Amino acid sequence: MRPTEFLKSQCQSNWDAATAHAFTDALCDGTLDLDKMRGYLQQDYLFVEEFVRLLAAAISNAPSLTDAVPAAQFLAVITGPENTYFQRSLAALDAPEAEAAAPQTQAFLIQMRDARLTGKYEEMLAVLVVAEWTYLSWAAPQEKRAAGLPFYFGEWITLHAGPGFEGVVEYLRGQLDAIWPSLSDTAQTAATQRFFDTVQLERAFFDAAWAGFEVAR
Ligand SMILES: Cc1ncc(CO)c(N)n1
Repeated sequence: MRPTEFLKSQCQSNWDAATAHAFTDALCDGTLDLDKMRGYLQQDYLFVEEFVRLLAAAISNAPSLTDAVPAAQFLAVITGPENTYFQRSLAALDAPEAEAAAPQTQAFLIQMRDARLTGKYEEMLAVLVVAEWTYLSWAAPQEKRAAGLPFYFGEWITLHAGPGFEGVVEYLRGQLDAIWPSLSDTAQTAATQRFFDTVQLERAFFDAAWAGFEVAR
């Protein structure tokens, strides 16, 4: 079994909770309360800010140019179409950017910053794999519904589905799978903890979004 498949199987209940969530069900139905969407977008835009730093760190720690290029191309998607998605969606929903991170956002920001500051490629990858693979898992089965939804729902699905994004997840998993056998027990344990904690953080972020983040006005 691939190391990343094994890691997922060891935290299956949190994984399932994070990838079959009432929040994303409602988003894909088009029935999600718009204040819940405003709060989610405001908090997730703060997530993206730190995510960009983490992805940039992974690029700089990739073992070769070949290993770095897919991440660099993905960084261009995050800082291009995904960045404008947030700006256009917040404008359409008449919501400003948030200034303050909610506790669940803050916990995720700390996780990403800590993984980056370890300087360890495997710890960066563990966080990146979970962040992207969980999103592919909920969005891919819903891809066909996106076209019938307002863009602030539909584009959030299409940004996380389709061959391009599947390729991103396959690449990130492939990077972690490839280095896994060469890692010491200590390094594997640390990366495993990062993976499990990040799944927990994804679940908690959706739980908080579904309960409703406080909306900045
Ligand atoms: C909290 C969270 N996890 C993962 C993604 C996907 O990048 C996101 N946008 N937000």
